[in-house]
Amino acid sequence: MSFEISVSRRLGDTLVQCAFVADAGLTALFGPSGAGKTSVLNMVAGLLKPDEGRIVVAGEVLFDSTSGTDISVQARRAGYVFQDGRLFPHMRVRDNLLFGSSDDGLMSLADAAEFLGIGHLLDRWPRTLSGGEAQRVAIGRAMLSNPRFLLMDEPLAALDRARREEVMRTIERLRDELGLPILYVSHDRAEVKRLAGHIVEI
Ligand SMILES: Nc1ncnc2c1ncn2[C@@H]1O[C@H](COP(=O)(O)OP(=O)(O)OP(=O)(O)O)[C@@H](O)[C@H]1O
Repeated sequence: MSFEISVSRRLGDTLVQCAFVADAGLTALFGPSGAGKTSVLNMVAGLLKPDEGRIVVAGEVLFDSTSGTDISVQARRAGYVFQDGRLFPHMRVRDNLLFGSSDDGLMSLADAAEFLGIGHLLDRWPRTLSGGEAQRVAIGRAMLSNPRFLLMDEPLAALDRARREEVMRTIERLRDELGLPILYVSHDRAEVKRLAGHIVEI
């Protein structure tokens, strides 16, 4: 099982609640704006503490309010890809990719650059990249951090149609070739139908 999640957390007037079990592959959290999708990703990443619940990823208990388990953000080893890329503007692409990378990782910088088709961009500054290029670099940075699983928060939302297609193909390859569990947030039904093996409505 990739994800076994059952969490609740009150945020102001909103009660975010979510429970599901998902097999390997890409699992989509699908729902309207404000439903709590990003909050669930943040709970899995360890950035937001559930009031109650249990989070198990690839068989490892990351959080359990009953037993008091709460693994640190670093030890959870999530690769997180945000909607807006969030590259460090003062670092070239190469240094963005190497930020948080480890030698015993999933792949080398050269392998990741090849996989993502960004080898020609390594010396560029983030501000000179197209949206699709920047998002592929952000995915590369997450992959190089030696993650045990990936969290992706609407990684296509800021892109135009052509760039969406480009990044969507990259995500399909990640899903099919790396075998990492992926939890993917979107409110686009067509995107979710194409990418996800399992859809969780929230
Ligand atoms: N710190 C906070 N204090 C009060 N309310 C909050 C806080 N953080 C989030 N919320 C509320 O919790 C709800 C869930 O937010 P969240 O960002 O998880 O939703 P979402 O489904 O990811 O939305 P979107 O698709 O618009 O990104 C929203 O109604 C939001 O306003």
